Amino acid sequence: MSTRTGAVLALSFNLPAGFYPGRPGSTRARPYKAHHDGFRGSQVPTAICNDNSNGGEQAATDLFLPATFMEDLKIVALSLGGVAALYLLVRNAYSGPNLDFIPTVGRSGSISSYIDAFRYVFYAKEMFQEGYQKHPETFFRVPVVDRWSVLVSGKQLIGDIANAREEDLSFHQSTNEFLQTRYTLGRGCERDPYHPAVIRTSLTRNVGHRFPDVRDEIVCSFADLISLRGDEWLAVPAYDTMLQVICRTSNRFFVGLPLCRDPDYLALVNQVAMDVVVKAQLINFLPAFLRPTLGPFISSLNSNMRRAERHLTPLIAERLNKMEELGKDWPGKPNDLISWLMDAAQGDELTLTALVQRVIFVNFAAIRTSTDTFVHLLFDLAAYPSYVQPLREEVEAIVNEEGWTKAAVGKMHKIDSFLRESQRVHGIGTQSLGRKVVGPDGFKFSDGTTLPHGTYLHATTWSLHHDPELYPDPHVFDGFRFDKLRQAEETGAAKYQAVTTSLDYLAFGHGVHSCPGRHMAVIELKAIVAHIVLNYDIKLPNDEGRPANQYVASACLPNASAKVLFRKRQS
Ligand code: HEM
Repeated sequence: MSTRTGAVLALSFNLPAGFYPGRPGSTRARPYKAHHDGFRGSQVPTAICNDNSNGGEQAATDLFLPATFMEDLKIVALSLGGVAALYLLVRNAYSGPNLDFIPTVGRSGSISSYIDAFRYVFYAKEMFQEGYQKHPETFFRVPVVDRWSVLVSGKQLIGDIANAREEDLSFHQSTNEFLQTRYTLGRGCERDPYHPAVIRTSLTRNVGHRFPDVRDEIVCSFADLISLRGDEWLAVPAYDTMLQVICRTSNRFFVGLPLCRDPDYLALVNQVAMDVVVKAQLINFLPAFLRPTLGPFISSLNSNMRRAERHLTPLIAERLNKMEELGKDWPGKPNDLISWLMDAAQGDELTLTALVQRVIFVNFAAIRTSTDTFVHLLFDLAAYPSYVQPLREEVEAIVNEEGWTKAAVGKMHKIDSFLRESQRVHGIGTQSLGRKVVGPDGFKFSDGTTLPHGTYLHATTWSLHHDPELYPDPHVFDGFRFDKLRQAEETGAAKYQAVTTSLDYLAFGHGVHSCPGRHMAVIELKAIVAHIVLNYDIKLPNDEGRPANQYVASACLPNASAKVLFRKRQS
């Protein structure tokens, strides 16, 4: 499935772009290999190309999906698309809160607005920017296919969203509706969102303790996936390769060895990401009363979970038994996501099936977001080579002094700045802080505006990140922008760190629901950058410019077919 097909299905996009399925040129468009041998080092292709050539390609190892499945899905999607457009036209003429008092970008008629709903699929960023400029520090609305979406700008109003209580502005309801969580990821994940707290506490606390594993997996996955000879350059498919590195590394932290290298498990984790978003959109097209009957048939929950159970049952069952025999803190208990989830799970959530679903759910939240972010960064690194040497010097100085630890990576301020700047300029979502008004009387903002019950809203992230009042020369990529600000600041320099969210910087959201996984993500991604600059020279094929982003609905996707040339570091 192409990005665009995925996006057309995901018109009501409400999540970070990493949740989007499918990218042109990604391995998922290729035929499935029955043996799922995706991550084997022996499969790393040997084609090497010379300087300035992109003739040699590293065939990406597999996270394949069946080609027939993809074809079937396209036909189903197109047929359903026609029927759905008609159905939605009728349905929406009669439903939804009255938002006529909010200025519109594009046409506001109940039928003519559909023209802009389709414009939104490919030009959402431009529509947001038009709204941001015409209606600064206030509200505007844009039509998406099945509803109006209200965009909010200005620090004061974004602050209102960030601090709102879940019972007034719900993150979970809007996410659960978008993902149709009950059918695609499981009822427990919908009913009891206890995992963000686990990520925020136990997982984050253990980023340092488990850093040696993360570092080891980075080293091993690069050695397996990018095999270089002499001083020759190798063209590496950036997206597919980094997806595998991040999937392995994150799962080394989540579930450990050997599962984090199991090709079928890794392929499954990635398949779930696609299945959930695509199937959720199909279910979203159905009238509510048909969802309980047809939802389970459309979703791949059962087959995906059966496959996940094959991998995770031995690990989880043993721990459930030990817990029953020896109590919660039995000696030798592994320090990983499964244990942290088991410590927090209550009642029905402390069962085999529920824990399997939760491990997959956390993977769903973690992998695509981190991969998309990292591939954007890799393109920046290859496109602006003058940054490589200072980054190298920083890594060498710190690692020579302290070795490879989380604290050492924490001190890599230049890499941190580079990551934050990459997320500012090429953040994976052009909007964030997706919420639904759930308070019965609507939600009253601090400027006195009340958005009615049932309204869907977001903050205008791309426009905020490119506002010259906040970021001088906002369209210039200045990799050390935040490091310079940090150095100029006598106190409070932490506000420029990649993990720090603020009303000016929404790449990880802000406030009550700001991304709980960002501490893990930032350390992991910085450690990967440090590994690359220390060990490789990189550049773009034929010195082409940075591969263009693909803006689809509110997602900013890195080009998934682009390659980056790697060779062993020469100097
Ligand atoms: C660079 C990588 C990542 C990016 C850009 C990212 C971005 C985001 C954003 C924008 C939100 C919504 C925040 C809001 O609406 O206020 C979010 C929420 C979330 N993220 Fe991340 N994320 C990343 C990595 C991760 C990782 C590694 C994990 C898990 C270990 C994770 C788990 C979650 C969860 C569970 C939520 C929902 C929070 C809640 O329910 O309160 N994310 N993320």
